[in-house]
Amino acid sequence: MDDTIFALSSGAPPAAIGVVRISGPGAAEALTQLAGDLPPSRSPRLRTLRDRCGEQLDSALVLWFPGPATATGEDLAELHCHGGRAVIAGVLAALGEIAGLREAEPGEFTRRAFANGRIDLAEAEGLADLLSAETELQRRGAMRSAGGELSRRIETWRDRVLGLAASVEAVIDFADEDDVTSLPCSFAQDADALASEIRSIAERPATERLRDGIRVVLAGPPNAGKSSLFNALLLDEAAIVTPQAGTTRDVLERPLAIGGVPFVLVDTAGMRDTGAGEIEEIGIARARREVAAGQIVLWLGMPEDRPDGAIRIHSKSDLGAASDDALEVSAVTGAGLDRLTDLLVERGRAALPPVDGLAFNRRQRDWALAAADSLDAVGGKGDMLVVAEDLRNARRALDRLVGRDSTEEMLDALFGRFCIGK
Ligand SMILES: Nc1nc2c(ncn2[C@@H]2O[C@H](COP(=O)(O)OP(=O)(O)OP(=O)(O)O)[C@@H](O)[C@H]2O)c(=O)[nH]1
Ligand SMILES: [K+]
Ligand SMILES: [Mg+2]
Repeated sequence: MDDTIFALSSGAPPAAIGVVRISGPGAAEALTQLAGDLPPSRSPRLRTLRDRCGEQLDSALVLWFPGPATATGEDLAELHCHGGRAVIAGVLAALGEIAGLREAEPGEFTRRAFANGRIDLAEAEGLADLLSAETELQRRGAMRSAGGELSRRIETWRDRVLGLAASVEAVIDFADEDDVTSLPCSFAQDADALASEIRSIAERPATERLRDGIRVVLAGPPNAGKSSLFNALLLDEAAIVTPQAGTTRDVLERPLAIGGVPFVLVDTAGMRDTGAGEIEEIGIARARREVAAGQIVLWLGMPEDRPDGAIRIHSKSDLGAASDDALEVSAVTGAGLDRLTDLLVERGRAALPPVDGLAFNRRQRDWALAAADSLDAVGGKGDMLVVAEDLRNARRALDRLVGRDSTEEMLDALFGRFCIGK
């Protein structure tokens, strides 16, 4: 990791300002070459940037942060340039000509921050979610991980495991002496309480649900008005609507945020048992898969055919009322759409991690449950060596949760989600 990396860290030009970051052992030298001198640390200075031939590139605000107390844990420089395409291209080209410097890969700044212990894995995962957050709830959820709240809680769990382990070690160490030391009375209770606390968070919906959105699948027989309702909810003519049964064949999906809740609306082929051609048959098979996978299913068909858990919608309510308690909706007049979206928000929130609490992603959840399982195993055991081993396993699982020993592939997958410059 000896090379020095650089990238445009702000959005694509043209923009008012373009922030170029340089991180690594060559950052000071690179900044000195471009700006003429090294400014005092952590203090912005206005400098003329020049390339190797003395050609003026830009007049920029430059910042110098000596490591290791920086965002990446390395020497770090920032150039706040004018955000024009040619300016940014010129500055990046000048940096590329300096020996030992190369363009950063996606997420490489953050990866270095992780490698240097500036952030842990849970924080890096939160940051990835934060950068892709499109709704208010996604932002708030990701902030909890990115801001270290989740990591701090895990650290307190780790401390509690170490406390339990210390009592066990004490019993083992003095086992040979007459003056027998025993476990504190509250030992089993403390281990149980910790296991339940970890489990209570692990049982919440995973953060991927928040990140990827709640799938709302529109299903029912041909011509029920699925595509019309899909379009009405999206306020967009995204799907083809015709009076012909079997118009929709492929699965069509669009993201939609309502009241800060991220949904993915899914339109499907109408289901029928007879009369469908080969293409439509394939579409129907796909529709069934979507119904099985969706978190919310809106069923625009007969009550007796309603899939388990689906919300029954009586569509085309402008043509006549339903005979049961189905939700009456008309894509043509817009009647009932407000009630439908209210219901979606209510169901959606219930399927998401709590707004004001911690939650795990699936990877974190697996390790949290492993830690809780090891803690459960502690109670009721007589052999202190076995108990000590259970506690070591619990501690290891918590360490994996925050990435204390994570694999290269896992890190590649995570940091590959970031953009270049982050
Ligand atoms: N009056 C009235 N007609 C509607 C309404 N919604 C849809 N329609 C009509 O019903 C017909 C079928 O609508 P679609 O939205 O294509 O129905 P679909 O369920 O997607 O049909 P397939 O994709 O073929 O399965 C079209 O002629 C629509 O104009 C409604 O709320 N009121
Ligand atoms: K149709
Ligand atoms: Mg359709």
